[in-house]
Amino acid sequence: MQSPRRIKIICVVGTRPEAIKMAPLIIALRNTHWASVRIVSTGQHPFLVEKMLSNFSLTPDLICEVMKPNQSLTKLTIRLLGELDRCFQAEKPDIVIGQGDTTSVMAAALAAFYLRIPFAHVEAGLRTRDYENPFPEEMNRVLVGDLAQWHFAPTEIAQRNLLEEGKSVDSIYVTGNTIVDALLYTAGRCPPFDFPEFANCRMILFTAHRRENIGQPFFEICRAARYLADLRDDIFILFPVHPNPAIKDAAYSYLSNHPRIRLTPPLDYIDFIAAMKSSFFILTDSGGVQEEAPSLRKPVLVLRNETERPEGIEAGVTKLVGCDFDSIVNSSLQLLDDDAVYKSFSRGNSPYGDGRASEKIVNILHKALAKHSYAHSSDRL
Ligand SMILES: CC(=O)N[C@@H]1[C@@H](OP(=O)(O)OP(=O)(O)OC[C@H]2O[C@@H](n3ccc(=O)[nH]c3=O)[C@H](O)[C@@H]2O)O[C@H](CO)[C@@H](O)[C@@H]1O
Repeated sequence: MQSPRRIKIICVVGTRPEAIKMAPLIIALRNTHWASVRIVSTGQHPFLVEKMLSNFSLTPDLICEVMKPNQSLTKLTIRLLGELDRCFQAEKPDIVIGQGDTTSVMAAALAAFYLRIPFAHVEAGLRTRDYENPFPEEMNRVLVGDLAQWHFAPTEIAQRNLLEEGKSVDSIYVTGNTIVDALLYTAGRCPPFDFPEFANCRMILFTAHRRENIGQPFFEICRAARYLADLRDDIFILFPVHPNPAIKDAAYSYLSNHPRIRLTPPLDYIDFIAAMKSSFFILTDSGGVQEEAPSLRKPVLVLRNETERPEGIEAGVTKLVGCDFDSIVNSSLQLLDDDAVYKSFSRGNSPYGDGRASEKIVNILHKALAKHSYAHSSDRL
């Protein structure tokens, strides 16, 4: 007897965080008897994506080429739509899955919609309600929300955001964030991250790359980091620098040549998680790091004026400090000097998930696909 045809799923990844957050789901789908998965890398962060996927023993099946120097967001979107349209027409997937809020995921959802291919959105429902902050991600989230058939919301707050926008209750599933799956998978395997020359220092892990922080805000953040390193000889700051030239050039010009600040290229995921584990606390504007750190019980000071991740703030394990010099310095000194404050940050469970989000998404999709027989959607192409 012929075995039933597997459901063909294209998982689209464009950037480093998408690779990390999609990897556990791709692995879980490939472990089923019913799904056949193709990984499409849009080429938005070409080398970082491949490097990140390799941590999970994954490689892209198809790589698009969309990046050009100094390209506008419109030009990037046009190229993404063209490449993804060509890819979906050739591959004829039954469904497409994408994660988060990048221009890649927005283009993937739109290209799938035009071909009438159902789209599943992972990490659905995050909102700041401010289209300028983060730009253009907040708009991408809203657009993808309207294009998606299934919304995998990481938290109940994200679910509420989607309900407020009129999404039907039975299209939204609260699953936790797949980044906790990726973190737990990796944290058990990573070697210690040691700097013998700083053996007597507490490490502050520092990352910053958001578009809204480029320019004066980034200068203020770096000024605060340098001030802290000057003030205290019992700390050292590790800053894996994002490859965006606007960040990289400024970071090296403001912070290089300090004896207790170490700038490095982006770390491999396993090393970054090791660095998080070895850190005393974390200064960051990254979304993913806000979601990861609570599972490792590491306090996070968020270098943004608002966040679409209020769960950590409400739980008291992350704190918004913005890009203001005094606010960053004062909150950092509090964590360094006040044991009670430090302990209050590093307690409790993560509000972002239990490490089983991918498993939940796979089970939900399996049930939904069986019910609606989406397996025939490729016939429409
Ligand atoms: C506006 C916003 O918040 N948008 C987010 C944005 O992602 P982000 O801000 O989280 O992006 P990054 O900070 O670049 O990545 C973080 C990951 O990278 C790892 N890392 C970091 C430094 C390093 O040297 N080596 C590493 O391995 C680290 O552990 C972490 O997991 O896009 C996502 C995709 O759609 C969205 O989900 C998400 O909302």
